[in-house]
Amino acid sequence: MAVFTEVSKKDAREVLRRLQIGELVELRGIEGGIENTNYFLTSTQGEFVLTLFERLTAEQLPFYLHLMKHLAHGGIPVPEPRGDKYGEILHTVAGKPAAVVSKLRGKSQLAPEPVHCAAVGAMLARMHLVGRDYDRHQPNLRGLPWWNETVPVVLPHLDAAQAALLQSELAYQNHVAASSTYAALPRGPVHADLFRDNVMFAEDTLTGFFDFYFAGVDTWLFDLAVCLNDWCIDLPTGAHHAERAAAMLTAYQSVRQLTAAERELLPAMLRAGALRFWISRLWDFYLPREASMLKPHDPTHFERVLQGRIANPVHA
Ligand SMILES: Nc1ncnc2c1ncn2[C@@H]1O[C@H](COP(=O)(O)OP(=O)(O)OP(=O)(O)O)[C@@H](O)[C@H]1O
Ligand SMILES: N[C@@H](CCO)C(=O)O
Repeated sequence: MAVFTEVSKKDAREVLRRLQIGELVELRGIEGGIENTNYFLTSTQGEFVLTLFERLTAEQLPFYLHLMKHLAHGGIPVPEPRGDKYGEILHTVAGKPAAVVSKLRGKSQLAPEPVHCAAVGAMLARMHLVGRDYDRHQPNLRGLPWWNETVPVVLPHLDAAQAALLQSELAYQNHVAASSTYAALPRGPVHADLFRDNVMFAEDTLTGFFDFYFAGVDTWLFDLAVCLNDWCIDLPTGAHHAERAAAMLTAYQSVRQLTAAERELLPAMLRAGALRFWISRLWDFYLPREASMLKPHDPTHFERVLQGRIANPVHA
């Protein structure tokens, strides 16, 4: 389970006291998740999620936490970080940087239908628009520079065909990123990891986006591509699901029309989205952190998605 750092009841009581959000009722480690330590923290005043950040630093975290606050205030359903009496939303628990956020109701929809894809598409577009006047800046830390750094690290673990695909796709993405069409893409704060397990639904109503800790300033199209690559893909085969994708794209565009540059680069960004998660999954798989990560995600899934995106480009 994703408890890399143990939090004691004493630690929990202390953080509740600092935030003045009631007395401890229950502290329960959350299974699932591979990045951070997460606990459900129930107090006499409500239910919260306590996250201890295992890789992100205290310098990087304000961008994510203030973004969540900004989006929540703009009407996007996201967990809202709780502040202490000085308004500070980044805390220290068990020696790690930590945050306490509101718990979203609902559960993940792991077998999405077009109706769920449409809800995600529309909310994603609303989130992009609300993010326009967010005034902090941090790049997507899992963007092109990280791909260029990480590919040489994972290459020795791959067979010749995989290595050739990875290198040629990386070269293609460097080429795309240098183009004037790419420079014309609208950008702003994006979630960048909005998979099925990072959205809550109650019945068929979307109740929240969460896990913003891969967010950063990047193209809106990349964010949409990451969503299409998870919500609108058949997981066993990695094949594109046209009906779900049409629902997501139509709903996104009912809030914000794609520009000409975005329509042109959608096939390239679908490839970029697949490449990004193929690389991170290879990295997690072959270079795991000590003993902690019990269940790395399958890298070959995104190798298949990438092959599909190259062989069968999808247009908006
Ligand atoms: N604000 C929240 N409200 C309700 N449940 C939450 C919230 N934050 C996290 N969870 C629960 O905790 C689980 C793990 O959280 P999360 O996905 O953020 O972990 P992670 O290790 O940071 O992520 P990942 O492996 O997806 O990068 C989620 O699947 C969800 O069930
Ligand atoms: N969504 C990522 C995990 C990191 O959040 C993946 O499926 O590889």
